[in-house]
Amino acid sequence: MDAPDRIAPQRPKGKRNTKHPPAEAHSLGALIVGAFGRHYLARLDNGEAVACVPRGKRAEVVCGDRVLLAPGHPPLAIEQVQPRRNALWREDAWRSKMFAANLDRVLLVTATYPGIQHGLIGRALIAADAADIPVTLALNKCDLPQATAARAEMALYTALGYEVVELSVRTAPQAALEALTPLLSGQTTLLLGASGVGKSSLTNLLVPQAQAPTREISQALSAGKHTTTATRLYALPGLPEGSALMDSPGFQSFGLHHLSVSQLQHGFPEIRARIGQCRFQNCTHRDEPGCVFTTDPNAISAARLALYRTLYAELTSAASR
Ligand SMILES: Nc1nc2c(ncn2[C@@H]2O[C@H](COP(=O)(O)OP(=O)(O)OP(=O)(O)O)[C@@H](O)[C@H]2O)c(=O)[nH]1
Ligand SMILES: [Zn+2]
Repeated sequence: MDAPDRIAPQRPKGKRNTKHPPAEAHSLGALIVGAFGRHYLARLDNGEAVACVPRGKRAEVVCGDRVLLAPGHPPLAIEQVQPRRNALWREDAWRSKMFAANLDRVLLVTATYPGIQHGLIGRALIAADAADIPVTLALNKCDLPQATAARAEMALYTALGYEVVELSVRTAPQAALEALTPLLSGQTTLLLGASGVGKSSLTNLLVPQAQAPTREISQALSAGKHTTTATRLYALPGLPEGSALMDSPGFQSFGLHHLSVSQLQHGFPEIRARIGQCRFQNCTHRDEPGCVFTTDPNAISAARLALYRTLYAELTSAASR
C-alpha cells in the first residue's frame, strides 16, 4: 500500500502539531461516488456531496471506496482509503487499472441484438470470480425476433450455474424493474455491458436523475475530458437504503493480467468441476496428452475452451514480461 493511503500516525500527547492534526481527530468519513480521472466526488456520512483529491500522487482511489477526508476547503484531501472488500480492474491500452471497489454484484447486460459477446461475458465471469463477486447476466431486447436464438445461446450460462434474467427495457420497462428489484435491493451493483445493449436505457430507468447531475459534477470538477472514463455510484431511488448502482461508461474489457493461472481455471465452472481428471495433475489443459478437455467433448464447449486457452496465453505472456 502506498504511504499516502496510510493513516497519519498518532502524535504523542502534549506535542500536538496544530498544523497537521492526526487524521482520526477531525477527519470525515465518506464514500467515493464519482471518479473523474484524479478528481473525485464523495458523499459524506451526513449526505453532503464534496469534491476531493488524493493526498499523494500515487494513492489509488476508486469509486466505491470508503475514505477519510481532511476537513477544509474543497477539494478536500483524501487522507486514507479504508480496506476494500473486493475490487475490479479494467483494461486500457497498456495496463490494467483498478476502477471499482466494494461491490455486492455485477449485472452484466447482453442483448439479443446485435448479438451476444461471449468473450466479454467469459472475461467478466473470471474477473468477478477472482474478486468473489456474484454475477447476474441480463439478456435485453427479448421483444425482438432474435430472442429465440439468443435464449438458446444463453442456456450455456444457465447450465454453468449463472442466473440469467430476461429484459425488454425499452418495450416493457415495468417488468424489467420488477425483475431487477430483488437483485438490486440493499446491494451495490456494478452495471456493465457492451455498447448498444441498452445499458443507458437501463440506467435511465433505474436512476432517472442520473444524467443531469453528472454533467454538472464533471463541469464543477473541470474534468470534462475525463468524463468518458468516469465511474459513478448512484443511490437507487425507491429501493431500501444502501441500494446503489455503479456505472462505468466506456468500459471495454476487464483487466485480467494480475490473475494467476489457478484463478483463471477457477473462473471456469466446467474446469473447476473436473479438477484431478486429467492424466497429469498439473495439466494446463492446452495440449497435454490425456487432458479431459481434449478427450471428452462434453467437458467444455469448444468456444469456452478456446477462450480459456487465449486467456492462459495472455496471462502467462504478461507474467513473463
Ligand atoms: N428492441 C429493443 N430495443 C432496445 C431495448 N432497450 C434498448 N433498446 C435500444 O437499443 C439501442 C441502444 O440502447 P442504449 O440504451 O443507448 O444502449 P447502450 O448500451 O447504453 O449503448 P451505448 O450508449 O452505445 O453505450 C437504442 O436504440 C435503444 O432504444 C429493448 O428492450 N428492446
Ligand atoms: Zn487437462
